[in-house]
Formats: sequence, C-alpha cells, structure tokens
Amino acid sequence: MSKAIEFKQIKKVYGEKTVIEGFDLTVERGEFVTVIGSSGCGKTTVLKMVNGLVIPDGGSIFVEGRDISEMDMISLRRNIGYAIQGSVLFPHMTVEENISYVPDLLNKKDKERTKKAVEKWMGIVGLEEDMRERYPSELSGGQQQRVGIARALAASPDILLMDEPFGAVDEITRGQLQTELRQIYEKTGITVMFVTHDISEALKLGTKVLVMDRGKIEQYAAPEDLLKAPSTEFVSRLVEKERRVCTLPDEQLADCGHSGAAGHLL
Ligand SMILES: Nc1ncnc2c1ncn2[C@@H]1O[C@H](COP(=O)(O)OP(=O)(O)OP(=O)(O)O)[C@@H](O)[C@H]1O
Repeated sequence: MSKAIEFKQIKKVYGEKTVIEGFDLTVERGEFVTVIGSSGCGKTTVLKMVNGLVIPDGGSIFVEGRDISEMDMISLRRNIGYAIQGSVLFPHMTVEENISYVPDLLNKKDKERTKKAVEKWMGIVGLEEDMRERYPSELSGGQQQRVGIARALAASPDILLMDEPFGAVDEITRGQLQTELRQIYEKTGITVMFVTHDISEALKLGTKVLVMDRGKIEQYAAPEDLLKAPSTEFVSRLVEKERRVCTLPDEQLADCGHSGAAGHLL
C-alpha cells in the first residue's frame, strides 16, 4: 500500500493554546479511517489540515506524496471531497446545480459529462430523479445530507474527508447512509477520513480507527484490534460497551460485526 496522507510532527496552536503537538500519522491509500475521541481533542482540526482549511504551526503534511505547503490550494482541494454535518448546500441552487458545482468548474466545456456524473451520484446515494430541480429547503435532512455526499464525490476525488456527516439525521437514515457510504468506498477504493462521536459507527465503518485524546493519538488500529487489545485505559473505556454487546470470546471478536448499540459515548 502507498501513503495517501502523512502527518509529520504536526503542531497546531490556537491563540495561546497548543491543541496538537508531535502528531505523526500515516493513512495508507484505500484505507477507511474513522476518527473518534473526546470532545475538543482536535479531530476536526486534524481533518481540516488535510485540505488546507487549517494550516499547521509546525511539521509537514503530505498528500499523495506531496508536501501540501508547496501546493496551491485549488489543485489540492480538487482531489479531496469534503462533507460535513448538516446542510451546507447552496440554498439558491437546485440539487442538480449543487452536485454539479465542482464538476462544472473542472469540465467547463463538457456539460454532458457533468450531467452523467450528477445522474450517477444521485443514483448511488439514493436520490430520486425527480429531486433534480428541487431546492435544499424542499428536501428532508437526510436527503440534504445525501446531496452533500453526492456533491463531495461528484468530482471523483481520491480522498474523501467527512466530519460527522450523519450527525444530524435520524437512526434509520443514518444506518442507510452508513451502508451506502461503505458500498461507495468498496466500489471506488477511495481513501476516507471520517470523524464521528459514535464508537459503534467508528468500528462498523472503519478499516482502521484513530482514537484521540487531548491532541494525542491513543491508538490507531483495525476495529478488531481495538476490541481485542485496547492499548490505553482511554481506549479500553471507549470500547467497553461494545465488548459487552459482543459476548463472544476474544478470538472471535473480529467476526462479531461491530454492530453494537452503544450510541453516543463521548
Ligand atoms: N478557530 C479556532 N480558534 C480557537 N480555538 C479553536 C479553533 N478551532 C478549534 N479550537 C479549539 O481547538 C480544540 C480542538 O478543536 P476541534 O474542533 O479540532 O476538536 P474536535 O475534537 O473536533 O471537537 P468536537 O468533537 O467537540 O467537535 C478545541 O479546544 C477547540 O475549542
């Protein structure tokens, strides 16, 4: 596997407060990394540093092998999809216009190609054809979230950053969106970094889980390893409920499907 994202000795200071220091992380290409940790521990900051929305105060970040401080932000972001919680759609644009916004910038002349991309992604995220002409205010929260995901994916980025993208939807929609996202990931082989507060979601979706506390990495491991061998007290407490939901012996934990009902633990 080659490296998609690499953080080397990253430091971030807000005002007087150092929120991240000595942060090293490698995300291999094709990995689905879920990021979980206590509130305010720096998850969003880490994510936003990948697409240059937050600039580190020390260290280097490499995306697909290139130091992002030497790249122009437009070409960096072109290759990185970004979806966040709630509706961040352009309210004055239809569903179609929202999804085609970035592809339109990229294939200015090829309207047909953009139209096909919109059609394809609406289908994949489960949006009905007749929603094309609607405005965000005419959609439910779950539908708006789907448009947000389609928009993040429509330019076919190699990397997808998601910050609690399912935080504002009901449990059923959330389950559907999780399944759809996992299928998109399996079909496209995209590299994903996904921030969540929900340990069940982190274990269910991730091929690797990054557990953070106060700007530091507590553990970075496959879900089954987190359950089998939590490396700190913090991780142990985090996965405790999941382990109780799974009443299998340790060696079979990997097969339990990580589908416990722990909900929001943090
Ligand atoms: N622009 C900013 N200015 C000052 N402090 C900030 C800024 N952005 C974040 N912080 C602080 O940095 C710390 C890390 O914030 P961040 O949003 O990365 O945490 P998080 O783990 O994503 O939090 P949560 O889980 O609550 O969303 C917090 O203490 C936060 O208050």
